[in-house]
Amino acid sequence: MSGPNVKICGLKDADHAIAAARAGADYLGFVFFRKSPRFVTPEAAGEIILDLKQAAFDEGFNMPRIVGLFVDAGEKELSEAAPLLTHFQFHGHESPERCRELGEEFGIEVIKAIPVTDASDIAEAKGYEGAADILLFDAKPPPGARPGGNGATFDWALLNAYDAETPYLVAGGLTPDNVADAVKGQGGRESFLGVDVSSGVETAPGKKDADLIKAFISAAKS
Ligand SMILES: O=C(O)c1ccccc1N[C@@H]1O[C@H](COP(=O)(O)O)[C@@H](O)[C@H]1O
Repeated sequence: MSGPNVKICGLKDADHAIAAARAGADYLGFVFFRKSPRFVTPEAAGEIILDLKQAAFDEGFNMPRIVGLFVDAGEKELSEAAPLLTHFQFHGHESPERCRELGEEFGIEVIKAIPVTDASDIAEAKGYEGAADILLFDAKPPPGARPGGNGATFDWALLNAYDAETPYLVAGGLTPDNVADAVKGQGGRESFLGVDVSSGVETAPGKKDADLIKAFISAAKS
């Protein structure tokens, strides 16, 4: 399936992971942040991934890349999940140096979340050039809120000022209804890699919905 890449994040069971991959998701995310309603253990994620690989083999769909989401995680936490993953996604205070170090140490690509409220956040993202493989622009959460997965959007037009080369994903409050506009807003920019969603394909925090997942992927890629 062509069009921008789609990442479906916060999966907690095999049925939704398989539905997402079957519908053409390019990346699937597992949340290893304990305070999230989408938290899964590495053991649970491993079982889901085994089922997913079996379904991909049986049905002949592409196996998506597997992303593990962390917030200021230590080495132990990362090493428990790393064997399952193609990508780390960092939502904490990981510096460019830390992203580079961890990517090299584990041999895993790094996605760094950049919380956005204004143009200065887009400018700061340039500090991750060469340190993160992918940037993920997400709405900056209000003080005290979870560091992501809040269903909040930011002004996508701010990304017009992004002129670095690191490929980026747009995230934050995307839904099947607004994702086509978010894609259109990127104007075919070369560094635009795709879109990422979690709460916009749920019926309640942590409860994914297969129909919403399918509708999101179809709207993003059409
Ligand atoms: O999903 C979570 O609970 C979460 C927790 C901590 C950091 C990030 C989290 N989610 C990620 O945030 C973005 C945007 O999510 P949404 O679509 O607005 O719900 C996405 O990458 C989520 O995976």
